[in-house]
Amino acid sequence: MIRVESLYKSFGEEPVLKGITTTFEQGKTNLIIGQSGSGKTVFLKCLLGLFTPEEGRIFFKEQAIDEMNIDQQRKLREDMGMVFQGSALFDSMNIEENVMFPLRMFSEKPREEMLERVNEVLARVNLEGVNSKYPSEISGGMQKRVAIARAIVNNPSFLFCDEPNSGLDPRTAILIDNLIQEITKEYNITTVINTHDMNSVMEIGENIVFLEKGVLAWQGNNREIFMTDNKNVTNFVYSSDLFKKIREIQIKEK
Ligand SMILES: Nc1ncnc2c1ncn2[C@@H]1O[C@H](COP(=O)(O)OP(=O)(O)OP(=O)(O)O)[C@@H](O)[C@H]1O
Repeated sequence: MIRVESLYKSFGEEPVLKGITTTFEQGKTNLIIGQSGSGKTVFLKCLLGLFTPEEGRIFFKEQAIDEMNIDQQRKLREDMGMVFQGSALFDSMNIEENVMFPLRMFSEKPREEMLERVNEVLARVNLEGVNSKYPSEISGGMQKRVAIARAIVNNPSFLFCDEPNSGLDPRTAILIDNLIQEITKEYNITTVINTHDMNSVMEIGENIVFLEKGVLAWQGNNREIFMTDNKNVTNFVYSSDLFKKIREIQIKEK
């Protein structure tokens, strides 16, 4: 579980996060959604420790980051997996080396042991036998699977995904969403996903945090999001062409 208390972050005079308080639950796919510029990436970067908030606190398993010593912070880093937008694989490394990278960063295990773990996670994302291929030799969907394998190789308690669906066709996007959700349940991970894909909201929105100009304007799940009276949320939901058409049909039928 991750608990966030009154988080404030600004750049110069510009306040970006204006007092966010929320909880991301363990074993669930927690989504951060909102219009472009609402502060989703800044929020995710605060959770990852890439930005330091001016005010507020973030608790990982009930321990505040600002109370952790260097050793505890290092352990927390090891306990975090990250799927970057566009996969961010290392082009000059083959798939095996890419997935092994976080293991080498945090452990001094013998290579055979690391390889065993690499093969285990590659099998989990249905990518056996691609070890010696390079990122440019596999499809975008496969690259995402490799990115997921790399993110879970250290068996993390926390998984962060920045727009994991970007650049994928709708069918592959749903497969990736489902894979992330399955892994979240299987390993009981606290997963936080930054997205503006309404299909993801529908498919895996177990706990959705809606940001509006740096404020947490609404929180709920993928059933509740269609019932809310919050106008900003409704505008966001029906901003996608598909949902706009469904909405028009619903209104006509009333
Ligand atoms: N490093 C930075 N320095 C200054 N301003 C920043 C920085 N990072 C983000 N901002 C500002 O913070 C605001 C929120 O940006 P953020 O990237 O979090 O939005 P977002 O909701 O993730 O948008 P998108 O969906 O387009 O990625 C924007 O006004 C942006 O210009």
